[in-house]
Amino acid sequence: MLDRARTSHPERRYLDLMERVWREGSPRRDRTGVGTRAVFGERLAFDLSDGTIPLLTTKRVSWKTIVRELLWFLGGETNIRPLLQDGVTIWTDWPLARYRRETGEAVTQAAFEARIVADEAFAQAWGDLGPVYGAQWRHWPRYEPAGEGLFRRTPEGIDQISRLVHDIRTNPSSRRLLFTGWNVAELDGMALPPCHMTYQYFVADGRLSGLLHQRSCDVGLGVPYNLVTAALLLRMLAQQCDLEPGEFVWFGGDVHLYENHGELVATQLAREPRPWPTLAFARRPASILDYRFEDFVVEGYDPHPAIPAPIAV
Ligand SMILES: Nc1nc(=O)c2c([nH]1)NC[C@@H]1CN(c3ccc(C(=O)N[C@@H](CCC(=O)O)C(=O)O)cc3)CN21
Ligand SMILES: O=c1ccn([C@H]2C[C@H](O)[C@@H](COP(=O)(O)O)O2)c(=O)[nH]1
Repeated sequence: MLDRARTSHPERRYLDLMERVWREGSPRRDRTGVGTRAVFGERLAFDLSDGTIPLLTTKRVSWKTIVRELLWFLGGETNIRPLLQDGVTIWTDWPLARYRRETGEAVTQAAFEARIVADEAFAQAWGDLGPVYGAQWRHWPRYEPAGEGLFRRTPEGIDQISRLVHDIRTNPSSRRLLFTGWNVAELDGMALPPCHMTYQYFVADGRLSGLLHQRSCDVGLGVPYNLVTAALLLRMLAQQCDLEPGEFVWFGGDVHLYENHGELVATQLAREPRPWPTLAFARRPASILDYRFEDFVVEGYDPHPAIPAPIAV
């Protein structure tokens, strides 16, 4: 313990949170039926000014999956087909559960994924998650009067991401630099309401800082992804707005560990963090919407091995 108190690796903040949730979290029966231990209202902060990203080293986290998922969000996509075409399977469980429930067919995950990739009509019918992140970030619905007291949805929604870049560039001291996936009117149609919900930005002394409000936080599986997504996005926005990266602040609402993640917790807490990797960009894309996978250069990532853990659906 003494040793632990002396070291100040930023990953300790995550590990300490994990330890505290496991030891002191209130037992809760959750939506998935798995059961969690939870604390409420937590904050983590990481300095990104040295080029590092909060990519955990006490287990391997697939940053390539995270980059592809982020580009999928930014593309305004909500169907799992493009993710599967890139080999990313982290969103399959929800459409798969729906398919099994509504058809009664006991299809395997692999067969379901293969069919989504091979058959576009099938993907249209069964691969969509509803108006989740991508839809709200890029195409928040807007309505206009259509006469006689009627309204119609405009062909273009509101592109919160492009607006944000414009606002950071032209009005950096604004206190309104934010976007959100929490579209109350559309929550019912989503496979899962957004967890990484609201992102806010702050410019001072030539640096861009960012804050993520995450309402529901799966500390074992989701949070390691969410930290990286938010950091990547902050770095992309900084590059696009000619700013240096500053601080990334994470706010967690319901911060929980699933009861079946005990082995993950024990294994991970027994490991020593290693230096965090750095992120560089291979080029400066013309806009925030033009990044490609190859633009992300992660260097110096030398993690402990991955730790498999079940995902609660
Ligand atoms: N319970 C739960 N936790 C989450 O974190 C979560 C959801 N549900 N639903 C929506 C998305 C999907 N996310 C996921 C889904 C799966 C993994 C997962 O299984 N990760 C493995 C590796 C999987 C892989 O690389 O293909 C891991 O060890 O991190 C992580 C995040 C995050 N979100
Ligand atoms: O990006 C994500 C997405 C999901 N999660 C976790 C948080 C919860 O464990 C579930 C969502 O269940 P709700 O009942 O809708 O809260 O998924 C995450 O940590 N990060």
